Amino acid sequence: MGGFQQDEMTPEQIEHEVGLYGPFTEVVRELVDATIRTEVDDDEIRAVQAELEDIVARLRRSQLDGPYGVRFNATGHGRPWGNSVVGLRNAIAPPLAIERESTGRVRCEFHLGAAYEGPPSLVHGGVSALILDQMLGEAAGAGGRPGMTATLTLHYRRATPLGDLRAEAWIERTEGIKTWAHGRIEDAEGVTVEAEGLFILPRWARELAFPTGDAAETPPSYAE
Ligand SMILES: CCCCCCCCCCCCCC(=O)SCCNC(=O)CCNC(=O)[C@H](O)C(C)(C)COP(=O)(O)OP(=O)(O)OC[C@H]1O[C@@H](n2cnc3c(N)ncnc32)[C@H](O)[C@@H]1OP(=O)(O)O
Repeated sequence: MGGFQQDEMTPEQIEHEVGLYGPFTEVVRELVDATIRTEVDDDEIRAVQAELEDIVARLRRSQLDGPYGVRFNATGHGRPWGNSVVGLRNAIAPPLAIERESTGRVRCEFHLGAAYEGPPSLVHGGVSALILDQMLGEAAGAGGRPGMTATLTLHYRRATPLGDLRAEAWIERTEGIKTWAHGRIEDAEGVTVEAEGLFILPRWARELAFPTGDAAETPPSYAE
């Protein structure tokens, strides 16, 4: 599978890019929110559109051939900067800044504004699924058992309001290449959505990581 790339970025270069692209992407997020909520007149919309078309043309002068992928430097520092949930360079990502523990427990606090609306003033159910898919996958990875989502089941307990939210996820159990993770989203009043998912290390990755097949024979045991 393509998309995982190693490069020679130094910590200083990474810090520079974080300082450059972080604020840049944040302005684009602001643009999305402002686009949804603006009430300026028709002429102003047309004028801003023309300026934005110029800006897009300037950025298109030099572009990657495809998506950003996930890049690693020599020390293993990963940069999933195009990721739709955590990507530093993805204005669609809220983004989530996830704290990870080696036990596989992960948590984050985040804010979802107008761009994530489904029912009026409420988070779109697909957005909750997007966030929990990432959180559960991050839990599996943080616990040393990364994998692709094989199944994801959501329980929408209560409507999730737009605004300040938190999420957490953890590894429930593992069996060789399979990791079951659970997680939830909460608002100030408590749980709104719960999720359980199965994450499987795909064949192409197992052949790279465990050429002798040890993953299936000696699973680690993480439990809540
Ligand atoms: C390194 C990986 C990426 C790291 C990402 C960083 C994390 C960041 C967070 C990202 C978070 C976002 C994450 C995303 O958004 S990931 C994007 C959404 N997910 C996908 O696109 C996954 C697409 N499917 C696949 O890649 C493969 O089919 C998977 C990986 C699922 C299986 O793989 P593979 O084809 O190689 O497996 P196998 O055929 O050798 O079977 C092996 C075993 O697995 C069992 N089985 C198979 N499929 C299923 C199923 N659907 N339900 C239940 N069980 C299933 C099968 O019965 C067998 O069991 P057993 O008979 O041995 O008992």
